[in-house]
Amino acid sequence: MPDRKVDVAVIGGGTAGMVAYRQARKHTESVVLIEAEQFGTTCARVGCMPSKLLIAAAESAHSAHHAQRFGIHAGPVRVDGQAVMNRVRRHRDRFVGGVLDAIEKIPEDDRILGRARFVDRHTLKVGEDLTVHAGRVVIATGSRTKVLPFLEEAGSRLITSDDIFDWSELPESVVVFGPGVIGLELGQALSRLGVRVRMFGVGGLVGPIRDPEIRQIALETFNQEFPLDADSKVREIRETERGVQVTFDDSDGDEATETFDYLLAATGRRPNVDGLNLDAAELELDDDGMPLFDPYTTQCGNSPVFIAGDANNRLPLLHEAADEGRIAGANAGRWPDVCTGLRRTPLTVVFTDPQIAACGRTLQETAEHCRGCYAVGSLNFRNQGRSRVMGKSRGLLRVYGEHGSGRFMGAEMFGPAAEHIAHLLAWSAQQHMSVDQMLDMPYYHPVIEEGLRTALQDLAAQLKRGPERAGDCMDCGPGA
Ligand SMILES: Cc1cc2nc3c(=O)[nH]c(=O)nc-3n(C[C@H](O)[C@H](O)[C@H](O)COP(=O)(O)OP(=O)(O)OC[C@H]3O[C@@H](n4cnc5c(N)ncnc54)[C@H](O)[C@@H]3O)c2cc1C
Ligand SMILES: NC(=O)c1ccc[n+]([C@@H]2O[C@H](COP(=O)([O-])OP(=O)(O)OC[C@H]3O[C@@H](n4cnc5c(N)ncnc54)[C@H](O)[C@@H]3O)[C@@H](O)[C@H]2O)c1
Repeated sequence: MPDRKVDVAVIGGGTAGMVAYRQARKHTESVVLIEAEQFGTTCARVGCMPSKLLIAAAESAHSAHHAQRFGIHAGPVRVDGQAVMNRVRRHRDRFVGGVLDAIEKIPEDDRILGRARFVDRHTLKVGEDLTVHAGRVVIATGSRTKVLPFLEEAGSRLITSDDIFDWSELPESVVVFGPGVIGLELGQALSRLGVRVRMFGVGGLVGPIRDPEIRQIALETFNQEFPLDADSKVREIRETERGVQVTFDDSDGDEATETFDYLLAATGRRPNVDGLNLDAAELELDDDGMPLFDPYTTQCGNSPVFIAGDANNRLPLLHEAADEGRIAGANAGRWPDVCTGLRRTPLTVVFTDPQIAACGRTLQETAEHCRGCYAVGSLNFRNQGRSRVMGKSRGLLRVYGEHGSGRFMGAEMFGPAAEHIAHLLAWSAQQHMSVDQMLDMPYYHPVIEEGLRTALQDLAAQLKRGPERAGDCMDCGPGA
């Protein structure tokens, strides 16, 4: 196969890579997109979309089970596992099909299938035969599940989130290691679909929650549905003929043993940079072997190499992957003119029920940024009108503001409609709004946003805004 010489090579045909390719093409026609396995993106194949399809089924089952409290009797609820998984796969395939249509629109000559690795900063080996010489390189290789060695004891019963969406039937039981975003979303969904679920974590962590009060209420709430030990002591994992046997300390501190069909490893993801032979690219690496890069330009040092999406391990979320792909592709395309791109207010949503959301600064970041001069407003959804109406009055919202400036800093929430409330809050944070300005906005009745208003009112009442400013300008002196 002859060598290829291009202006820009993008490694990884996922979300960040596709966006980077398109952006680079605005500046030069000489761009290739290299994909190791299959196009279609993690998001559509095994990520955001199939997980939300499974969750949608679980929500239906949960609503049916709990319809009685509204006086609705739908008869015995039966979950047809095959039908559930058929629907997940059918719609997943549609989403993947949509991505593949977009890939088909990329000229065939610009698409390369094969695993890339650096030979030097400007040279890539793709598979065994092809060499690509590139003026600039965008690394957009995504991430994969990090399977901790002790979980390997589960043998053939060990699964990752990648495996679940190809199931044709639901299992009887799953033990989940890692109550992070993936563990909580998939674990709760499986539990609501009738699968016996037990979840183990470490260090008391629950999802991305950093606010201890919210973490506590989330932990209590999840434990009403399935056992979740966020600070677990697991003594042994063993594959047996019947499944995977786990020995652990139960809530009373007694040793207990339970057997499950599968062990879901959800203990985090690792960026796919280990197989890239980064040393050859002469990039400056941190202690974990990750390239140092500027998040505003995605450039690695002063090199012609850019890194975007999960591969850089900074904010492994879909919208961040797209933003970083946009910045990386544009910079690689118009090299050497490297520009900073738009970075948005941090926003995270976990699609559990109640949902978890966070935006802006965390409690700890607020305390640090404001040097302790901050206040916290809160709202417990227990008595929130619309939430009660809908039978969803569980959870807590905590909003953070800065004394003096009165500025809104950030928020965390575990509660109803968190995906929507978090957007309002993130938009306010990005606009640098004060808590008073946020309270000047309209609030309809009866809506869950009224709960947000109550939390903001609570915050406003506590914020010390400093001495009142003079109403006129006499203190400026005449003629100023
Ligand atoms: C179960 C699950 C649920 C999720 N849900 C959400 C959600 O609800 N919301 C959200 O915002 N995010 C969610 N995410 C995260 C989101 O999916 C990722 O942040 C996003 O897909 C990352 O995109 P990417 O382009 O960086 O990587 P990918 O889409 O993974 O693309 C990377 C590509 O690079 C290829 N590649 C790797 N190495 C090489 C190589 N050496 N040479 C060539 N190609 C290579 C891979 O094969 C892959 O196709 C979820 C993730 C998972 C796993
Ligand atoms: N809704 C969403 O936006 C969404 C959904 C899924 C995934 N994602 C993205 O994917 C990323 C990866 O998700 P994830 O859930 O794999 O990682 P994570 O970092 O969110 O969670 C990993 C969890 O495993 C726990 N853990 C670590 N070691 C453990 C051990 N020995 N035993 C038990 N638990 C252990 C951690 O304490 C943590 O709770 C997320 O950070 C997120 O960016 C986003």
